[in-house]
Amino acid sequence: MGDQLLVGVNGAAGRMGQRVVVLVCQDPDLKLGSALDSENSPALGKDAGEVAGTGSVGVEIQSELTDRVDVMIDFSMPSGLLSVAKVCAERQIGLVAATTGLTPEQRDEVLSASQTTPLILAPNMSLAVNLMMKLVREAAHSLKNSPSGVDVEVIERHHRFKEDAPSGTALHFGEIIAEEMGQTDHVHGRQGRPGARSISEIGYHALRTGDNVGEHTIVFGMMGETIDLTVRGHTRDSYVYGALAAAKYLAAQRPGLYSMADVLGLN
Ligand SMILES: NC(=O)c1ccc[n+]([C@@H]2O[C@H](COP(=O)([O-])OP(=O)(O)OC[C@H]3O[C@@H](n4cnc5c(N)ncnc54)[C@H](O)[C@@H]3O)[C@@H](O)[C@H]2O)c1
Ligand SMILES: O=C(O)C1=N[C@H](C(=O)O)CCC1
Repeated sequence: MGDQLLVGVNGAAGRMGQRVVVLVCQDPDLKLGSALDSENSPALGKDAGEVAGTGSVGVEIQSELTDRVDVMIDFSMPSGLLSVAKVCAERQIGLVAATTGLTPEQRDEVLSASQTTPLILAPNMSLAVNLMMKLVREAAHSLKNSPSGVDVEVIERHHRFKEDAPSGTALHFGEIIAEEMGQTDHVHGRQGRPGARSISEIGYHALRTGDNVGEHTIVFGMMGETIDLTVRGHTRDSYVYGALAAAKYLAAQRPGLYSMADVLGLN
């Protein structure tokens, strides 16, 4: 069908990339145009659908973008995102950038692509998580002047294979909370005798167990009562559906930086 959006996937052989391949091929508005992975990947030259367990889709996994695509979805590694962002910026291909664990310098480099192409760079593509970001902002705003003081901690759980910690999503929750409440100290775990907790801290705790696809709990602890706000993923497809919505959204945009709140209508 001529009016299908041609989607490229970077990190196509990975846990997320495989699900993107499968769900792109199931979406009548989308067509898989390219599947990319690292030049060292054992999946190079293999059919992306075969690698993803859905049967042949006629697109081989390659290390460089040679085919035409309208939008690129990236779930890879920081080095992979940097490379594909450069290509997308040069060729004005919309980019849905989902990779986490970027340094501030890497993040700035990816963001610079938005000067020439539509870009979303978001640590979490899920509808539930992005709605939770709104709820957490509201809770933080409402509690910031609480007379007893409020201790905020972020607990996240992910699978044993995850390489970055804390999750990009946990860090983003921390940014939202600090914007509203003004904490200045981001504390990653505690041990020994760190002393009494300061109200200026946000604590982060990263659990890595089994095949957990992602859970975040924000704890607002006060004197006499506690609020826990929790969001749990059941499958990786929750992230992929958001990424596909983002790809469709970007296809209709001018160059610039857009957010998942824009895509999901949460503004
Ligand atoms: N934003 C979100 O909603 C969201 C959701 C899930 C995961 N993630 C992030 O997506 C990333 C990937 O997660 P995963 O679980 O699929 O990891 P994974 O390790 O299973 O897959 C990563 C893939 O990227 C490939 N890769 C490595 N270097 C590359 C390069 N230079 N160019 C192209 N491909 C390269 C790897 O070979 C691998 O196939 C992580 O950063 C993770 O935190 C984001
Ligand atoms: O599985 C992962 O890795 C995930 N990473 C993202 C993060 O770091 O926030 C989002 C959830 C899944």
